[in-house]
Amino acid sequence: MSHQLKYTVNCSLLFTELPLLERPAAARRAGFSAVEFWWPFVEAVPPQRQVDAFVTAVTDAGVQLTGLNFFAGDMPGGDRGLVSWPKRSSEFRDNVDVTVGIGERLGTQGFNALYGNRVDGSSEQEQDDVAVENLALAAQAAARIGATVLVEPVSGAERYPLKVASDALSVIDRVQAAYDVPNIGLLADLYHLAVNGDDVDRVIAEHTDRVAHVQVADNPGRNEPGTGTLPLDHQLTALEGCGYAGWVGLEYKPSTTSEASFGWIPTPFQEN
Ligand SMILES: O=C(O)C(=O)CO
Repeated sequence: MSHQLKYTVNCSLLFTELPLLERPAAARRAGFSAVEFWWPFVEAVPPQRQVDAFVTAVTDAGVQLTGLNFFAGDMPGGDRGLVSWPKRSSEFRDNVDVTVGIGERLGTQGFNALYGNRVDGSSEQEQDDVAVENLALAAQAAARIGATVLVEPVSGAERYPLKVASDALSVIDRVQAAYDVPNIGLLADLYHLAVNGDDVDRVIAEHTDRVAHVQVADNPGRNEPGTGTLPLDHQLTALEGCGYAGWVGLEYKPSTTSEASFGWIPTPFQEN
C-alpha cells in the first residue's frame, strides 16, 4: 500500500454478523479507531433512548464516528434518500437536527445526504429545487458544529439521478450559487463511480479539492479491495498526491467474515 490515508469502518456493511450496537467495539478490536454508519435507526426521529444507546456504544468502544448518513428512507426497500423527495421533505428536515445532534456529541465531521430516487407525481425540476433547499438547510445545520454535508453518486439504483461525480458537483454548484454554504462536498465512492462508468482517474486529477470523503469497495461484487479489478491502491495514492487527507471509508460487503476481510491491509495497521 503506497498511501498513508486512514481507514474508517462502515459498520452498516461490515460487522453485520453482530447487533448494530456491538459493531463499533468490534471495529476497535480489529484495530481501527474510526467508524461510520448509514442512518442507524428505523425512524427519521427515533426515541431519545435509542439515540443515547447509539452514542454510548460508539463512545464506550473508544472509536470516533467520522461519518453518519442522514435518514434515507427504507434503504432495504430501495429508497436512496429523501433530499429531493418533495412529499417527504419535512421528514428529512426533522431528521437534520437529530443527525447533527448525534454528530455534535461524537465529533462527527461528515454527514451523507443521499439525494433520493426520482419519484412520480412531481417534476424533476421540482425535485431538484427541493434538493437544493434541503442541502442548504443541512449544510447550515452542519456548519454549527464545523461539519460538512456530503453528496454521493451511487450505483445500483436506476432512478437515482446522481450517477457520476459531475452530477453531484453540479448539484453542489447549484446549492452554492444560491446559498453561502462552503461546507458541502463530493463523497467519492470509488466503487459506485467505477460501476457507473465514471473516469475515476480524471475525477481525482481534476476535482480532488472538492472531495470531502472517500469510500472504497472492489468491483465486481462490492467486496473488500483485492477481490475484484479496481485499481484502488493506485487511486487512493493519487488522491493523496492531489491533496486529499481525509478518511477512507471501508464500505464493502466482506466476502468472508468481517474480521477475515482485512487481510488486504498491510500490518501493522493499529490506529489506522
Ligand atoms: O446506498 C449505498 O450503496 C450507499 O453507498 C449509501 O451511502
